[in-house]
Amino acid sequence: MHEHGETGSTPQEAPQRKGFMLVLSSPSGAGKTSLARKLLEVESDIAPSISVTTRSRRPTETDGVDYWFVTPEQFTAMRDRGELLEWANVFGNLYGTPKMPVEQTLEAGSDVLFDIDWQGGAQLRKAAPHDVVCVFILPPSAEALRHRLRSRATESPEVIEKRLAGAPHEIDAWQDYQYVIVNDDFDQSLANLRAILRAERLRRERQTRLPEFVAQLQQEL
Ligand SMILES: Nc1nc2c(ncn2[C@@H]2O[C@H](COP(=O)(O)OP(=O)(O)O)[C@@H](O)[C@H]2O)c(=O)[nH]1
Ligand SMILES: Nc1ncnc2c1ncn2[C@@H]1O[C@H](COP(=O)(O)OP(=O)(O)O)[C@@H](O)[C@H]1O
Repeated sequence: MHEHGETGSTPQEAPQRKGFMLVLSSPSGAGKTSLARKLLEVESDIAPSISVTTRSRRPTETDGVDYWFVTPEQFTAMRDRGELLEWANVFGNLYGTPKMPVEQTLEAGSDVLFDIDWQGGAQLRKAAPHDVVCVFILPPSAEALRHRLRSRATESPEVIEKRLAGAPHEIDAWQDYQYVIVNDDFDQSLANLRAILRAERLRRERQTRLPEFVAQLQQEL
């Protein structure tokens, strides 16, 4: 028999949450985009941050869904108007996070998911140390990373090799991340990511109605 849901006194409103920023970073090809997409499919109350980028669109990508594809001039104008929460040059292209949608989602009590590089992760941690949860995704082996990046075949061989060459440097950031997932089995990695999300949502300081809930509970006892 379940013992919850007892209604001996006035039903109380469930404590509400404060949204946070969940950052996924990894060397290119480790699987963060696939994990991010799937997480958004299976979880609610979390929205993706859609970045602006000057990189060209892949055939598999949709403008306004995967990225906002912009010209370098549009990008610099946004940046100079202070509309970006963070930005970085990654492999010769500019990437940045539009500020307003993130602020609106957080204010509404939902979480925001970021697929950004270590430079972006560092900027967000600096701007809001208590509201950022960083997860670093590693490939299970060098061979797996090479295979994933090459078989995805969304870039030219030169670009793929450039990304592989940059991987050791990108991986250097791993120690600045609170969580690390070695993305070997995809379903296991997804389950781990969901566990992180769930635990972080339960953090005391994110449950904004707890103080009054506890006070009332104590008063009624
Ligand atoms: N700092 C920062 N990095 C970003 C942003 N958007 C994407 N990135 C990162 O830029 C890198 C290249 O992204 P992309 O060209 O989509 O390649 P992929 O992640 O390998 O599929 C990845 O590490 C992304 O996480 C952003 O808004 N800011
Ligand atoms: N756990 C996994 N096992 C095998 N292949 C994977 C796994 N995770 C992702 N992939 C594949 O590896 C390739 C790179 O993944 P992607 O999510 O695009 O990486 P990233 O966004 O980190 O560059 C994709 O083809 C994806 O389907």
